[in-house]
Amino acid sequence: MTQILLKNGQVYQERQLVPGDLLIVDGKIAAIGEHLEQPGQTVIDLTGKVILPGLVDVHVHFRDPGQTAKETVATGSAAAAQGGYTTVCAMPNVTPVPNTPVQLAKLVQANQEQGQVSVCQYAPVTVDETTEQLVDFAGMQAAGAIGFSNDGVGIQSAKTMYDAMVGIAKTGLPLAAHVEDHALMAGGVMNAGPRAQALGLPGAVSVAETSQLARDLELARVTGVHYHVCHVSTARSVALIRRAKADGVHVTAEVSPHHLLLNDEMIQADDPLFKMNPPLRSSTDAQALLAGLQDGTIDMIATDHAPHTKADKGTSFTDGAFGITGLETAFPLLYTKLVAPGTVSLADLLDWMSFNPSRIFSLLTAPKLHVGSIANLSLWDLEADRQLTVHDLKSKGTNTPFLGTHVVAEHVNTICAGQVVD
Ligand SMILES: NC(=O)N[C@@H](CC(=O)O)C(=O)O
Ligand SMILES: [Zn+2]
Ligand SMILES: [Zn+2]
Repeated sequence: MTQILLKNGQVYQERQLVPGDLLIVDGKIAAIGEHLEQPGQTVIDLTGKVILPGLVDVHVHFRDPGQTAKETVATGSAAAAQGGYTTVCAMPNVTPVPNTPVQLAKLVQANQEQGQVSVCQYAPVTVDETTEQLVDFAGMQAAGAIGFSNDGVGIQSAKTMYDAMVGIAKTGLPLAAHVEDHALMAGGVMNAGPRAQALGLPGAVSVAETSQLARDLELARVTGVHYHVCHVSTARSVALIRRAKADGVHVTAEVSPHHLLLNDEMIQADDPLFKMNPPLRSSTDAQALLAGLQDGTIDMIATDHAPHTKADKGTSFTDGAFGITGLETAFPLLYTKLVAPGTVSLADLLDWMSFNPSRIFSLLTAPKLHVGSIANLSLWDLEADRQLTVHDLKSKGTNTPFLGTHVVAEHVNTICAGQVVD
């Protein structure tokens, strides 16, 4: 029997922090209360610290197999643990793409063996993500896929998307869509607008996202699939999703920390650390994304953790790869920028970063802190006064524009199924 007693913390209970102890026995929460004692246990003193549910991220890239110089399941899941995440969902844009149930089952097994936290796996929608040939949806589900996505590429043909939705609807799993019309993107590397013009960089128009989103929402309405929108970036996308939800479409959506906290006016120079898909939009867009979370149009926050080597990230917007990392920095940043100033409550942030993704993706992570549930916990100091540095990063990727940012949240430990994983 393994026992861990978390003493003198503040435990997240019924949307509040309540002073107390939490006892873990054999991977499960055995008791929550004041002055708990248990002979022979490991004690972690959490005076001045908080015990929160483990965070859940439905959108990460672990590059394993195929690009393990950027990340592996081991390093990516270590980054997740450092960020307080106990469950993450890995996108299938690895090399080779897991096109068959047999390949997917291997990935699922590797995730289980090498993951420090629970690493769930998406299957692709089409073979290699780039073709129009649908994968075996039922087979992928049986092999352990938690959803389907061609993230990184998107699905350009309406017919392919329609057929995919009809097939995926039968599984009940979500179809997570990277909505970007390639032709309308026209090689853009940052948001089209005054800032792109000032920097002399090719702009990517918002309508590349919204036109494909509008198409998909109508296809989702007709097919009844669970359609999940990845990394929503524009105010107009929020409006389209809001209307579709009111129409009864089974649509859910995520937003990334960077689209909430940054905007294109903050891009001071031709710096590829600000380069990602979709691009950082205007401050008006960022405000609409937060409003979308607050009124329930956007359901959750997902990092889109996208590690790259220094060589691949390049030195400019023109030669650098798209994507930034996010697992280690998401909670400290969002707590600092949104909760500490009183803009949103801790309870709302935890809904967006833990409870909603877990429930909506049926991840069975039981993140509610109840006696009898799996001990998936993140332990934090919420009164720190520090800057994010490279020492906070466990990922192989250091491609984040947030290093040097002041934060008040500092990671203490992450407990995954009752095990202290870092
Ligand atoms: N977000 C990115 O800019 N890049 C992602 C792909 C993706 O999320 O579309 C990647 O895999 O690097
Ligand atoms: Zn994407
Ligand atoms: Zn992605």
